[in-house]
Amino acid sequence: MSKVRIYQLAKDLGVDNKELVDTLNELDIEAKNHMSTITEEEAETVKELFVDKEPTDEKQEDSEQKLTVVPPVTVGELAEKLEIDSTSIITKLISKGIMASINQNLNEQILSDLASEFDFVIGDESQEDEEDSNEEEKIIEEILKDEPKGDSAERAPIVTVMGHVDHGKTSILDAIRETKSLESEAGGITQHIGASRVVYNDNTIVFLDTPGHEAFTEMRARGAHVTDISILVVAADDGVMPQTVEAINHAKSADVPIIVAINKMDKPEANPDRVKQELTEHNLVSEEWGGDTICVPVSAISKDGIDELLEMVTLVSEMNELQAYPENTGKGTVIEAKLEKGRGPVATVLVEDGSLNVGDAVLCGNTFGNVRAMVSDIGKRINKATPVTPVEILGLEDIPNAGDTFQVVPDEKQARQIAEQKKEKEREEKLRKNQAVSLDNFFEQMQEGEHKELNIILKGDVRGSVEALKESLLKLNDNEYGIKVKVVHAGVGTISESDIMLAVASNAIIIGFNVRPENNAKKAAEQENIDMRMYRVIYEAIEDVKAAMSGLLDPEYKEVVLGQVEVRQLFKVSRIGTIAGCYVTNGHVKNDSYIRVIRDGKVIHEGEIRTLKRFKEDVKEVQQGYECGILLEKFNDLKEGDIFEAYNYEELKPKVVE
Ligand SMILES: Nc1nc2c(ncn2[C@@H]2O[C@H](COP(=O)(O)OP(=O)(O)OP(=O)(O)O)[C@@H](O)[C@H]2O)c(=O)[nH]1
Repeated sequence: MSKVRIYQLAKDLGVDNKELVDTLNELDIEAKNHMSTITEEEAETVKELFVDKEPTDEKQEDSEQKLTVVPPVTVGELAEKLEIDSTSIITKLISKGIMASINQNLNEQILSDLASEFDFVIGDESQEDEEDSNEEEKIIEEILKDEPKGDSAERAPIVTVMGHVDHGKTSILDAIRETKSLESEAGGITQHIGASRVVYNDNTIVFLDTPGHEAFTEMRARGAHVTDISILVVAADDGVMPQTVEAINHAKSADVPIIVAINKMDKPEANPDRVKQELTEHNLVSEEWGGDTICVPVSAISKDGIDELLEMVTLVSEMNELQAYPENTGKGTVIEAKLEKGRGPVATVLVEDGSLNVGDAVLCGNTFGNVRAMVSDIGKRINKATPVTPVEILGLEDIPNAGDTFQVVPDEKQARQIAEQKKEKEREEKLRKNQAVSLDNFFEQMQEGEHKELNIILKGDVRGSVEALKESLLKLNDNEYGIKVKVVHAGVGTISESDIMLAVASNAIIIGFNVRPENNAKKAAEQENIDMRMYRVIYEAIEDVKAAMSGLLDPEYKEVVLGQVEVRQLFKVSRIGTIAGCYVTNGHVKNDSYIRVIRDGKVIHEGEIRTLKRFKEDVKEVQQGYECGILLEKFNDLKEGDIFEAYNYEELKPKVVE
């Protein structure tokens, strides 16, 4: 006889999982939790019981006198509006089975549930407001209109150095700066302001000072396309390593040309041919081997090859015909920003087009100001910065973010107005539109014409499985929906923050196979709304992606991690098994949680808890900071230091039973 999952039945009946499990237990039908199954016959019995219990909900709302809340709104904003503490909203939501943070956007269904609890009505923006804001938008558009003025001129390329740790990124940057920096010519001393200029054969090249694809992608994630060329450093004695591959994929996903610097050529064990061979596996075929990837052997120590490297940078830059309009009003990107004692907010910006002058009013990300002073990368006070000049600017009201754009506007008053409106608009847009793609919303967004391509970042425990999964995913390209599946990056190892940034920058989802995200990656994914899915079976991952493409993915349930538990001691008890003496390091664990056993970042088992004890007592739940004993269902192969990740399934759009 076929079986029925309890959560499915609960959904069909419109009751919550716990209520159904309790009822089943009252009826003596064994049901451990909502993931358990029962027979169809048992399901029928329960159905009959619930048919008469349907809640009738006919509340008449008196909308007069009540506070009106206009969506989109977050938990925090709602609390502020209602003048109550946000924890009371969060607690209410938890009681309804919704885990929400203070920054969580409340969808209309949840909002309408809360409306009856907290006595407010949901309003609509009035027509009038809309017309007003349309008018304002037109004015902003007019001000920000980007019409080139005067003649165009060639501009310097902006270069980022990337590569695996210790392959010599910083050494190469230093070698370049030492020999070619502007300071000798201009009599200044190089300041580390985030970017620096060097001159090679009368050509200026701008280098971003922070090497690495992480910084590059973080800026991209904020919408900045601030790199024209990337130098990929690969140590000749070490070859292509995991972060080399990451860097390649980060650069490719941004469409930035790559020049390979094969470094440490002075070392006796240097083997440039091996490097070239390994690069071919990532579709970078060197020119000598018939491809179009420029590879330059260099040594940051002896400085051999540095000139050739710069020569190649200027060649690639010429080929790309980088242009700017010096007579335009200035615009560009913020490279870094900080608050300095006595100087106020200081931002290093890269003037990419037009000119920036002392006294200009600027709009900079969500802040604004009047440029009070400018200092160049060689520590000189300057009054005018043309493309492409890195300058520190003083005079902003607040600290912008790296990756924000800046733009000169007619006056400070307008700058303030626009900054405020931009802030509001961005906030609304972020809330209104779930910007990040997810398997749940992919089909919907695709139908709205937003996506024809599903970008995926793939991380796995071993190379073999990553390759297998990648291949299977790419096979989905022959589908009847006309959707392209693109694996933006595939790599071995845990999911890191830089994977999340790449997902933001390339609008990708992340699939983890037998790996878990690092803690900071988990936080970043939550903040950025990135869909991360973990699998232990390739087939399931493929099925989910397929289902998402056809719009058949069941979006009703999602996994919710409850907490982490560290195994500190093991007690082998004959005929029972291995009891793990544990400590809850984070969150909490419940006796009906599912447990994922993680060892060295890899998932080695997934299953249920048989017993959860505090001292000798069976308990339902143990909170962070407490010890407990856990016996897993049918799994005893534990080691001290293993991490248990406790999780459950939660309804995404839970039905609220009053
Ligand atoms: N022999 C030799 N050693 C080099 C060369 N370039 C760098 N190194 C050495 O390699 C080590 C790492 O160099 P870094 O420049 O710090 O490497 P990196 O890629 O910037 O490293 P992270 O910033 O940690 O990612 C240092 O000990 C350098 O002295 C080179 O051309 N030849």
